[in-house]
Amino acid sequence: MTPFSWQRAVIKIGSALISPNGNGCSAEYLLSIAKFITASRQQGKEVIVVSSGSIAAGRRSIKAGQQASIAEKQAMASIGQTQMMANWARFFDFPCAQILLTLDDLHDRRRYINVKNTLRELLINHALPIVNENDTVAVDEIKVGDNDNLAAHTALVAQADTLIICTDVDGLFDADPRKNLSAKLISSVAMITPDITALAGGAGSAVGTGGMITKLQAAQKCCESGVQTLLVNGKKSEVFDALAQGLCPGTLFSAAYSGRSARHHWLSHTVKSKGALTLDLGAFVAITEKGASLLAVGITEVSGNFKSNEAVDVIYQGNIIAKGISLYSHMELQSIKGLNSSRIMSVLGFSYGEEAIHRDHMVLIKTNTL
Ligand SMILES: Nc1ncnc2c1ncn2[C@@H]1O[C@H](COP(=O)(O)OP(=O)(O)O)[C@@H](O)[C@H]1O
Ligand SMILES: N[C@@H](CCC(=O)OP(=O)(O)O)C(=O)O
Repeated sequence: MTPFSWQRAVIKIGSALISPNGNGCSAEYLLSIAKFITASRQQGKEVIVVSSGSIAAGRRSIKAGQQASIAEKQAMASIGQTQMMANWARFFDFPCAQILLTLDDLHDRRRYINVKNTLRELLINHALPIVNENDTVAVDEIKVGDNDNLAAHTALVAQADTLIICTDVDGLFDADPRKNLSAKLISSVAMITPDITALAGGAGSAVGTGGMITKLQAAQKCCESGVQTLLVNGKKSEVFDALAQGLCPGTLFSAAYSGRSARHHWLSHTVKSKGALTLDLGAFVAITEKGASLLAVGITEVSGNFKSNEAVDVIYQGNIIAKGISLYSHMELQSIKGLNSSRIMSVLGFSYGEEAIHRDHMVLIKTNTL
């Protein structure tokens, strides 16, 4: 088993552990997880839970066929969420705090900061934050879609050092262990390469979402941002004994070194671009070699439909080289692209500032293909 250490962890628990029969809530697997959480907190460590299972928990309370409609699932989630929270709360003598998120909450910088502040306040006050997607209101466009990726976003916003994903298999295998009985466990992964991604199959149970693919996506998001990720079998109580001793009994994805800021994480991994700005050579050199802000004069093309303060891709010769928050809307940039900053005021009748994207609100993505 690979040793590891941690101070603040997000622990993600999949539906198969909350609702092993795919229906209602069960305490069967939660006791050992709850004991681990309590013991870790007693040692001064901090824990945030991301719990799936609201849809499965509420399934039997809503009449639906085998293929439930979206509205039926949302109704299940609405009933199941309170049951799932109550199921957790009975294990603890400290408060459990419900946090329901959608992708919109993470994309909007102000809401993102609010989530971050709330989590911090809850941890300071020794409450246990329990996060889930807000399934009742989330439609596809505003959904994270699976709780593995939601847990990765949560780990980044909470500035955790570790993500522990508890699922119903021992870790990442070299093939789906449900389909291939001779599949072998991979105990450590230094980097998630395309060869590793190729090993991942879909969900293993009727209640699971995403399977191994979304777990690898989550691990990649985290590791790239300096958050180590563990994938373990939450059905086995001995797994939590090992974790308590600082040993990973499943797969440990090591964190790459990251000196990046929280804003950098948010820009690179969370916020979605609403458009794109194409640069001329001068702007490309200024951004990639001189650490400059992007000025309107270096923009040759504006595409998409974005408002002021929304994220855009920055493109040079067909490659995305950076991502940033545009001070101006797409309409405004259409009018001022190619112009010297001193002309912004006369063309628009107002000015938000000299830069189209300020350097502090921009992350470089890749320049090595050019
Ligand atoms: N290479 C692999 N290694 C391990 N499990 C895999 C692999 N490929 C696919 N799986 C499947 O992923 C499932 C876990 O994902 P999922 O059903 O979504 O669980 P959860 O509800 O915990 O998110 C396992 O039960 C397993 O069948
Ligand atoms: N938000 C959904 C769970 C979505 C999900 O990703 O489930 P899982 O693959 O079991 O972690 C629910 O509470 O039912």
